[in-house]
Amino acid sequence: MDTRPFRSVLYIPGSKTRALEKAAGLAADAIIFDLEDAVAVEEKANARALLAQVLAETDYGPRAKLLRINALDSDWGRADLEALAAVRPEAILLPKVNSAADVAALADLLEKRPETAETRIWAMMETPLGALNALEIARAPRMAGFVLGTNDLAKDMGCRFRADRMPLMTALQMCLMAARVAGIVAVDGVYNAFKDDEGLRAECEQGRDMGFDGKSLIHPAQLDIANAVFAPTEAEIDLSRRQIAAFEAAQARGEGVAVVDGRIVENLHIVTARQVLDRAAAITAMQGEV
Ligand SMILES: CC(C)(COP(=O)(O)OP(=O)(O)OC[C@H]1O[C@@H](n2cnc3c(N)ncnc32)[C@H](O)[C@@H]1OP(=O)(O)O)[C@@H](O)C(=O)NCCC(=O)NCCSC(=O)C[C@H](O)C(=O)O
Ligand SMILES: [Mg+2]
Repeated sequence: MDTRPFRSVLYIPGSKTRALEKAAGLAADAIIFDLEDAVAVEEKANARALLAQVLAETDYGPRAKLLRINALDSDWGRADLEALAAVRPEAILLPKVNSAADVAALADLLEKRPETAETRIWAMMETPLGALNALEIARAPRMAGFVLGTNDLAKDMGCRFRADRMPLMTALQMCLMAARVAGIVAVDGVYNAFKDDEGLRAECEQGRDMGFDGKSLIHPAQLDIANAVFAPTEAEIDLSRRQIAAFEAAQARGEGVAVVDGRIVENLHIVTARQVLDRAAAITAMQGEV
């Protein structure tokens, strides 16, 4: 699994020059350069050309860079790939993935060009069929991550938006479990009301508690909240260190269980504690580079 942080994954419409420029200085862990739903049909060709130029010329630092193309069976998907292969994209984000065959079709196209030999695939998980096929998709060739598309998912399911996201919960959890089985990144869907900080924080906390690595975002004003919520807190880091120290001391005494703050600590808790410290270190490393 990618060890970089994915707390904040910001969509930028490929047609917006100012937003593309601005993103190089924003505190996003990852950027989605979008040619799909954020770009109007009449702007598709211009956005493709603009993005090819911007990606060739701009240094986005250590941020992960995901390029969301249009679906391969749309009027634009293949041309997107054709025009952007030259920038050697680190990852293509494929929308509306329904099955492993969709991923395999893209992998075959990437295979054919030396420029995309290293390009990984991320899948938008945003259809009911995609959610039902989440495991085969997660295990498909070149797969590196899922981004949940909760707007499309709600549309296709005919469900309502609710603050607790109960109607989407089964699909979210199926995708998350598949990502964990396959060892790939899982990023939660967007929060549309980009001026509602309280609602965003609540949804980030829900996604974090469920196990998502981060949140996809639509506006720079959402970055700080996602970065804060998906980072381990000082208290979690301190507890992880104390758990590891106490467990090592217990092992040195020939015991397999330690007690910290009145709770047992076993081998499995140490796995989690090390993950917390690794995540904190990855965030610090990222912050040092931007
Ligand atoms: C939502 C917006 C349309 C708001 O745009 P605007 O009114 O221009 O915002 P501001 O005036 O507040 O912008 C302030 C400055 O920030 C820059 N900006 C705005 N958005 C971004 C961005 N996403 N990335 C980088 N920079 C951004 C502006 O240029 C201003 O800069 P400055 O001039 O220096 O002040 C707009 O935010 C927007 O278009 N957001 C993205 C929408 C989008 O990507 N939608 C598609 C993805 S959601 C989706 O499809 C998920 C999934 O598929 C699903 O199904 O759920
Ligand atoms: Mg969508």
